[in-house]
Amino acid sequence: MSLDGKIALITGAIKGIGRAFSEILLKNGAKVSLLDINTSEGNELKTVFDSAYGEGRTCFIRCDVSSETELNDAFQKTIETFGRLDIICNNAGILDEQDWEKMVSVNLNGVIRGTLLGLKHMKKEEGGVIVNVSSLAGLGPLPSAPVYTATKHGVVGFSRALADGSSLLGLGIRINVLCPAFVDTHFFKSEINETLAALQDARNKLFHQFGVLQLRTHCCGVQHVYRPVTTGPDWFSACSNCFNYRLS
Ligand SMILES: NC(=O)c1ccc[n+]([C@@H]2O[C@H](COP(=O)([O-])OP(=O)(O)OC[C@H]3O[C@@H](n4cnc5c(N)ncnc54)[C@H](O)[C@@H]3O)[C@@H](O)[C@H]2O)c1
Ligand SMILES: CCCCC[C@H](O)/C=C/C=C\C/C=C\C/C=C\CCCC(=O)O
Repeated sequence: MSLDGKIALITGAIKGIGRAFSEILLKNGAKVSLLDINTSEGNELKTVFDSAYGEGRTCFIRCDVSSETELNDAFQKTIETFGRLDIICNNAGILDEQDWEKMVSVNLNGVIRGTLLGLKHMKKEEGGVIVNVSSLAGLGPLPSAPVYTATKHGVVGFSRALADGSSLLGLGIRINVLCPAFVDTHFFKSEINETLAALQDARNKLFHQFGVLQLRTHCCGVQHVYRPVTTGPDWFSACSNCFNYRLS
């Protein structure tokens, strides 16, 4: 798959799944705007990518997706730097049942904002792809994390409705939603909070049921989602077995 000349914007790009997305896109020829809240690690990662893929292939922009102003500015800056936008991955997410309003802001509002900005900046004639990162918890319950589950169900519902809308209106923008099972990242190591500690067993049962993906395996699924960049249907991906469902 050649993505030469394509410009991607990825939120939460410095670690875990977002970093893996970024590397896959870079390996396939795209230029990538890396958005994250972590400035020092963001600058470090840009230096690593400069040596691996060449200078000018990435830019790092400090951006908290829960801030409308910061996300707006980051989209603007990406277009000023690279001239266009073809692929957006709304990936940034947290697991914090204690500060649940912040989690809703990041996991759901951030994805909605990033998608709407994508629709605003992508051009119908040139097409575009948006990948929203939900979770298997967007399809079923993660009892130890009810608000997290709600945000991820929200991402699935929003993406499916918009994917249908985009097809019906002929917007030329494909909306995808990715629903990974457990993936071995920093996120996966999040402590279960005290109130829900008794649900540790329930969570362990799910680990056992779905297994824990390593990033490299997970990336195979991501590549599959990106494959139809210029043609094909909207995809809904449940990545535990790297399979995709066609939307609607
Ligand atoms: N790891 C899993 O088991 C798993 C499974 C299913 C879905 N997911 C989803 O995948 C996405 C990425 O998770 P991960 O496992 O790679 O996590 P991670 O913690 O390894 O990486 C998340 C990245 O997002 C950044 N980030 C956090 N808050 C941000 C904000 N407000 N604005 C911008 N960037 C922010 C962090 O700095 C970090 O670089 C999340 O949406 C998560 O819900 C993860
Ligand atoms: C401590 C790590 C937390 C990781 C959260 C992450 O997003 C992963 C969740 C993965 C799976 C568990 C969530 C729900 C699964 C329950 C049912 C799925 C049923 C799907 C279906 O309808 O067939």
